[in-house]
Amino acid sequence: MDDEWDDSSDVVVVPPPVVNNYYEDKVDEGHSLSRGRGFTSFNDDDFSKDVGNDFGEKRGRGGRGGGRGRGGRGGRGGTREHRDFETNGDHYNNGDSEDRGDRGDRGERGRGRGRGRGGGGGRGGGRYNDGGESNEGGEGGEEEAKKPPVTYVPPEPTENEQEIFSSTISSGINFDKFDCIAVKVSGENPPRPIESFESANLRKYVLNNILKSGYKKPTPIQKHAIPIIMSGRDLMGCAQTGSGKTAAFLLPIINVLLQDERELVVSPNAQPQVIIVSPTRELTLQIFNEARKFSYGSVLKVAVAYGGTAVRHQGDNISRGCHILVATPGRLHDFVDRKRVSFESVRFVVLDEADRMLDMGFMPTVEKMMEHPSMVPSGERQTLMFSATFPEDIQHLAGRFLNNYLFIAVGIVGGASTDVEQIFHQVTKYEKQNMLKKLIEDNDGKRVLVFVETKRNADFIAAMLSEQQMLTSSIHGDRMQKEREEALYNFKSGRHCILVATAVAARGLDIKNVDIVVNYDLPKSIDEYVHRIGRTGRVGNRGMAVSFFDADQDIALTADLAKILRQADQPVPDFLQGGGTATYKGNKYGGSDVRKFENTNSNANQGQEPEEEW
Ligand SMILES: Nc1ncnc2c1ncn2[C@@H]1O[C@H](COP(=O)(O)OP(=O)(O)OP(=O)(O)O)[C@@H](O)[C@H]1O
Repeated sequence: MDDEWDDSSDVVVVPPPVVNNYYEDKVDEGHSLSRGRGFTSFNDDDFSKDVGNDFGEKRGRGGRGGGRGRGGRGGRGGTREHRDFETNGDHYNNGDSEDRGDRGDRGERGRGRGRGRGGGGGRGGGRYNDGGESNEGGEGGEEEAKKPPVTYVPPEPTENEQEIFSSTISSGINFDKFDCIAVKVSGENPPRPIESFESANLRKYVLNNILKSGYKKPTPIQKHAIPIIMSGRDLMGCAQTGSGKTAAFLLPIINVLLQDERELVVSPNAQPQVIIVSPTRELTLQIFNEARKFSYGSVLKVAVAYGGTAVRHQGDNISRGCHILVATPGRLHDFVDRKRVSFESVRFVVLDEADRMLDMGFMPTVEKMMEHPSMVPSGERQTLMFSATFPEDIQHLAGRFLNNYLFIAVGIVGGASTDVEQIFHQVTKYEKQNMLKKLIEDNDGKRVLVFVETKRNADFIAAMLSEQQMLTSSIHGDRMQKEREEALYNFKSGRHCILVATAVAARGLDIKNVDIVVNYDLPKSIDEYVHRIGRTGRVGNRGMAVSFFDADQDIALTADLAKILRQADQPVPDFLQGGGTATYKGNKYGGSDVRKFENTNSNANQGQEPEEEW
């Protein structure tokens, strides 16, 4: 994927702490400016500015030329969702949010139109970022050179033990109901699941850190994934949002690293033993902090690399050596191309949000990593993939990176968390603003995460709410990284009760006390919907998702929404009935391994039985 690189090139980062007071007194006001914020993306370090890489051509197609230029979300090849191509690209923000470079309305539209064929309009350098309406199809190379350097150095991660362990969302009243969800494990000779952390044969450090995190018993994905990973197997794991997938891979990996310690190689380049990639900067940072938490007090070194921040510090940290490197793919490759990082010592590769990492947008960077000359071959490393959604076509693509893997499906692959009450209102686009204001007024003091489809709309809605004295932050791909992190901090800390976000915040983010998720605009893909509403109702807590359904815009999603609602035992409103055939095919209740193993181990009888095909 082309755009990945924009950010990547400029930074090596020192991440901010999970909790500290760094952002205290810094009120995020970007929203009130209603501006498309320029995405400044150039490093100020002394790295070579002309790193050759094999993405240049793609980037060029996407609207940007030059080694570091970025641009072209328009050039993204699209994802597997055909319906995304059909609508105007404006809605499609994933790229903006993700570490793909690009950021810009133009880029978005370009991609929307052009997915699958390269699109018309990536955008080039930073100067397009302020609106980007004009300048369609900008060539990025020259603008690139004028971009100001990225100077943002995030705060050092906290060393305070209490802060390190404070990130966990307390489990809710439905936590024990996780045990009633059907689990299917397929593949050859899966090891037995564990029943408790204590019986998992984990090392003392790891067990202590689990206890300090407040975990009392493993979730279903953890019960199955921990022994599978500890026994050396590759894994594709699917489980609902907020059900502990991060710990399901981090705990056994950390345990293996401590159990079978290998020398850390730092010369001639840093050789991490674990590479974890995820699609967004904020999620990468979150996983980094989780990895620090679970390895706390041990010899293990964890580093992070993501775009939008000044490079040098990040690079220096990595160069000092790291067992675990958590990265966005663009920035990772930047370091690899600069010969600061290589893959010779890799023992584990993890793709979090794996279906996103393997869609057409990110696939080139994943391929580049997996097929890099220094990468330890499949079979000699362990490859792990996790997501709440894992469509079958993506599973087929994933298979080539995996070796005799096991497949775990907890509940319905791609199903919504049943702890989220899903409410729909049929609206016209003119009614949305008032409806949102009323909803927020009626839920005074509650923490509300509002999803919109475009970056411009995110700024607009945030400004509108702020004018109503509703303290609001916004997060999207045109905001500078510092602003993004401040916005998230303000929301997490409760300073601002409302966060307006594009798809940048849809996946993976684990934020305490999100009471309501609002789909001000519905996404174009049902997977995206499932991830978005999964920002509430986590680890057994109840949550609520309110979606504004505008038939003019959202009709294509009707059948899929109805299916998701039925699966989660939620009422289906009349206007979502009879919407035709769901497009999300191929998943059966309890999950479906595309390899169709005969010997599937299942505890499906403990949970609900399949009702329908997906
Ligand atoms: N065994 C456990 N007991 C209690 N809390 C847990 C347990 N495992 C994980 N958690 C907490 O549950 C929350 C959600 O976990 P996590 O972010 O890993 O979910 P996820 O399955 O990756 O969700 P998503 O699909 O949205 O990325 C986190 O706050 C985590 O600390």
